[in-house]
Amino acid sequence: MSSLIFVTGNANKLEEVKAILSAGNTPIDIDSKSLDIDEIQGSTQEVSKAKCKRAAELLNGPCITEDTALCFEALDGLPGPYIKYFLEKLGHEGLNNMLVGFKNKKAWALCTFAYCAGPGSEPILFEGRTDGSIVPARGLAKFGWDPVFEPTGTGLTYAEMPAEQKNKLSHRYKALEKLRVYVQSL
Ligand SMILES: O=c1nc[nH]c2c1ncn2[C@H]1C[C@H](O)[C@@H](COP(=O)(O)OP(=O)(O)OP(=O)(O)O)O1
Ligand SMILES: [Mg+2]
Repeated sequence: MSSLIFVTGNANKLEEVKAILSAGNTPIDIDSKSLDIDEIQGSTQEVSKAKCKRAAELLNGPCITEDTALCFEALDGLPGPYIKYFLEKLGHEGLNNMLVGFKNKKAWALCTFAYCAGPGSEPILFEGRTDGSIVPARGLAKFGWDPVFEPTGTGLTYAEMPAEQKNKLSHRYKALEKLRVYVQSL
């Protein structure tokens, strides 16, 4: 199989996924479908599986979905899969303010791709994690929380990096590498 339908409502995700996959030596073709699927509460794995199952039902065929969590160490991994709502309500400054009472600003970005073979099939998950810390916003505010996440050892926020740099060390890149291996074996 060389072509996959990626169900997402997020154009920035889609752009990165296409860039990462086309930079690899075994390109995988991505068709996209913009559907906004309800997301349940639960662990990142539960949220991902439920979303991909639903997407495969709606498409009546195989598909992939992706969920991104941003986990604060001081908060035992929260906001995690709920980062979208925290970002919408609090903004970059509010995310920093959540950690005002803590010395520990460490965080990790977690990407979970899910592949579902079709309605009724159990989705398979592929996770990628990048460690870093939460910092006051720096760089272009183009994509989500990119300006407040600084991957360890880079001195730059995701938002300050050229796309090629982010796409070589990101949570999304690491998860896609695993998905790529799996898809090639199909
Ligand atoms: O690399 C990233 N750099 C910065 N921000 C990011 C990144 N990746 C996701 N994000 C944001 C988008 C959303 O505010 C939340 C994840 O929520 P999440 O449900 O996975 O994404 P979404 O609802 O926008 O798209 P989808 O239709 O694929 O579920 O973190
Ligand atoms: Mg979503």
